[in-house]
Order: sequence, then structure tokens, then C-alpha cells
Amino acid sequence: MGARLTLERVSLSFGGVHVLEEVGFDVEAGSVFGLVGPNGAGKTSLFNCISGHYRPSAGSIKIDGEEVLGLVPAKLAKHGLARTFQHPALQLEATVLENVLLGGHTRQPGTALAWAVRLPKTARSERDQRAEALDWLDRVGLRWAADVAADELSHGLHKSIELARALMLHPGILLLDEPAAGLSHGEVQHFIATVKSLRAEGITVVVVEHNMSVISQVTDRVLVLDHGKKLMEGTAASAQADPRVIEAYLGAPDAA
Ligand SMILES: Nc1ncnc2c1ncn2[C@@H]1O[C@H](COP(=O)(O)OP(=O)(O)OP(=O)(O)O)[C@@H](O)[C@H]1O
Repeated sequence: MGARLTLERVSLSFGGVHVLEEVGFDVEAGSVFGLVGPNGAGKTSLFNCISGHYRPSAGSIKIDGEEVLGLVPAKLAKHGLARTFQHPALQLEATVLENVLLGGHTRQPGTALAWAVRLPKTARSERDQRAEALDWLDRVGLRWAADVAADELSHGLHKSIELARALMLHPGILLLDEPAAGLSHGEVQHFIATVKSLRAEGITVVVVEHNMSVISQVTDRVLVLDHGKKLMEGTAASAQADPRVIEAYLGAPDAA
């Protein structure tokens, strides 16, 4: 089941440069929330704060009401947070399936010795994980590529591999950084259907995306960031109609 994500007055600076200034929003459990805004607005930096890769200089980040600011990514994974990256880090020489199986690593039961001697319980779990990884690959449209080396797939599809890998963690909150960039039209349609199905299962999704058609189709609410500050928050339709958003972002060439 999805978790609620609440940010209050999150600020981040690098050497005196203010990257984020008092950004706050509340994502209801089981909803899809979009973060949009021009290049350099601070969207990825905000993701990095939520996922524990950056430490904000001030503010509060709560998952289901529990303060998680300052926790390292591995601890946040235990709170049910998983993410994908704008530039995925994959084992390129390994197969797509092997990459997805890495996501289940932290959920494997048993001691290292049990794994080394392959006790029946661990062998069964390995089979279960493989079956589950193939199911997630099916969900993201990559079942056909399970045995293909990851580097044979496009950069866009690398993000779909990362999505399947993140889903192996059974996240309550999933952060997706530009998941549709580099996908073909058909792949984008599949991605939209995947996000809708995850939402139907109650997973909370926060998505950074420049493709406003994707944002309109998958999100319940969006927050528009500009120069590290909240410009507005509302539905995708209200953002697209907002003159401030049109001036700061939608009139710019990076908004698709
Ligand atoms: N580690 C860092 N050190 C210094 N500056 C940084 C660091 N990370 C991000 N920034 C700066 O923060 C600002 C926001 O960058 P960020 O990548 O978060 O924007 P974005 O909205 O995700 O942009 P895009 O849509 O292009 O991905 C930029 O000016 C960037 O140079």
C-alpha cells in the first residue's frame, strides 16, 4: 500500500547558491504527483533530497508522518521509498533480467551461508524472485528483452529496466525522474498504462517529467518549480492554464 509523502519548507544550497527555497507539498497515499518546471528549476535536486542523496539545509520530509530527513538511501528503502534516475546506473553487460533481480537483493531471506550452499529455501526464493522479476518486466513492456544485454537497449528503455528494478523493492512511494524521455510513442503509451496500473494498486508515485501530455494523463496534482521555488500547485490542467506557468515554462522549448 502507498505511503503519504509530506515536505515542509525544504531548502538546499551549494556554496551559497540557493537551489531550493522553502519548497513544500503533500502527496496523498496512492496518488500520482507531478513535479514540473524549466531546466535547472531544481526538480532532480528535490528528488535527491527526498531519496537521501542530498541533505537539505533546512526543512522537513515525512513518510506517513515520520521524519525521514537525513536518512541515507538504504534506510529510506526500508521506509518503502524507491526511485529511478534521469541517467540510470545499470550493469550494462548483464542481461535485463539480471539487472532487475538486483532490485530484489535486499528482500532475499536467509544468511549468506544459506545462499552459498543453496539451501532449498533460498533456491525456492531465487525461483520466486526470478518469476517476480519477469512479471515486472512484463508490466513495463520489457518481457521480450529479459535475456538481452542491457546495453543493447535504448537509453529510454534503460529507465524502464530501472522501473522494474525499483518495483522489486515493493515500494510504497516511487520517485520517477524523467521516465518518458527517450521513449518512442508506443513505449510512452505503455508507460502511461503502467503508471495508471500502479496507482490502481495504491502505490504513491512522484514523477518529474517534461512531457506535459504524460503529466496530464497520469497525475492527480502537480507542483511547478521555478528557480528553486514553488510557482504554483494544482491539477495539470490548472497548471497549463496558469499564465505564470506559461511564461516561466510552457512557452519555453524544453516543455514538450
Ligand atoms: N551537486 C551540485 N552542486 C552544485 N550545484 C548543483 C548540484 N546539483 C544541482 N545543482 C544545481 O542546482 C540547480 C538545479 O538543478 P536540477 O538538476 O535539480 O534541476 P532540474 O529542474 O532537475 O533540471 P532538468 O530539467 O534540466 O533536469 C542547477 O543550477 C544545478 O546546477
